[in-house]
Amino acid sequence: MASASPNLYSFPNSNALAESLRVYVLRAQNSALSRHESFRLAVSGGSLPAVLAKALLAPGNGSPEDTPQFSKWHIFFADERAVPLDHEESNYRLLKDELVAKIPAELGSPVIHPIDEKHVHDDDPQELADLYQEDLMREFAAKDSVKLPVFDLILLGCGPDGHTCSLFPGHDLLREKDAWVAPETNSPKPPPKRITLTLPVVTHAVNIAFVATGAGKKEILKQIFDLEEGSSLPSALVNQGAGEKVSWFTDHPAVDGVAFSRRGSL
Ligand SMILES: O=C(O)[C@H](O)[C@@H](O)[C@H](O)[C@H](O)COP(=O)(O)O
Repeated sequence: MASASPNLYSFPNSNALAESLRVYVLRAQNSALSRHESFRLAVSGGSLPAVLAKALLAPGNGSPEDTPQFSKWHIFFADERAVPLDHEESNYRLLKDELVAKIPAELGSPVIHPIDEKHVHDDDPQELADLYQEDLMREFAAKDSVKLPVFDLILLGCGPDGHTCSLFPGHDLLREKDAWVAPETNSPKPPPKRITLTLPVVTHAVNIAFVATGAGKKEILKQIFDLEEGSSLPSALVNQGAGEKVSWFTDHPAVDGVAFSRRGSL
């Protein structure tokens, strides 16, 4: 269990949130590129890709620190649905439509790591998960054998039941210790078959950020941040496992009634 608390930020509107998220992501990029040649991140589906696009496609101030170097980005999926890549429920398609297709040519193109489409119709998504894990191993463990990949940044959403990635409350998958990527066959959020990064991989990242906005999130955020009964929720387990490495980007309606101390700027 990590000792220090996560950072909870709350902003008055989506523009203010996107501005700070841009600063945060580009700090993570610049720090990663000072350590190695690429910026390796994982992103979720849901509302996140659109917020990320708003943050990253905004005109910056032109300085090197404020410029996304997309050609050095390797983008993985924190979770993905077992559907073809052009399916309307695909997180790959969502990210492509919301962000990747809109990146101006002069900023370069990221390397995207999709799931293996050949296995999306398998009855059991185990093979899909194993192949995705192999992709991660090629990227993170090519030279040395590493126990866990170290993403520079993982960007997550939080569902109204407290799920994150495709890690759902009460599912056995929350106890997974060895696999980097695991199958989920019974997701309460459709579609039921998915693959997901496991909790040890998420909490091992250098930085982890959640984006959660709107009044629909306030009950679950109260449970996650203030109440003992919320402590076993997947998003709360990320807070406990990664502590101060975790930053939450919320708007005021999402944290209305939440007692945990929050800040209005990075
Ligand atoms: O593919 C998925 O279903 C997502 O990765 C999922 O974990 C999402 O991030 C949350 O459900 C929050 O979604 P919203 O941001 O849309 O509330």
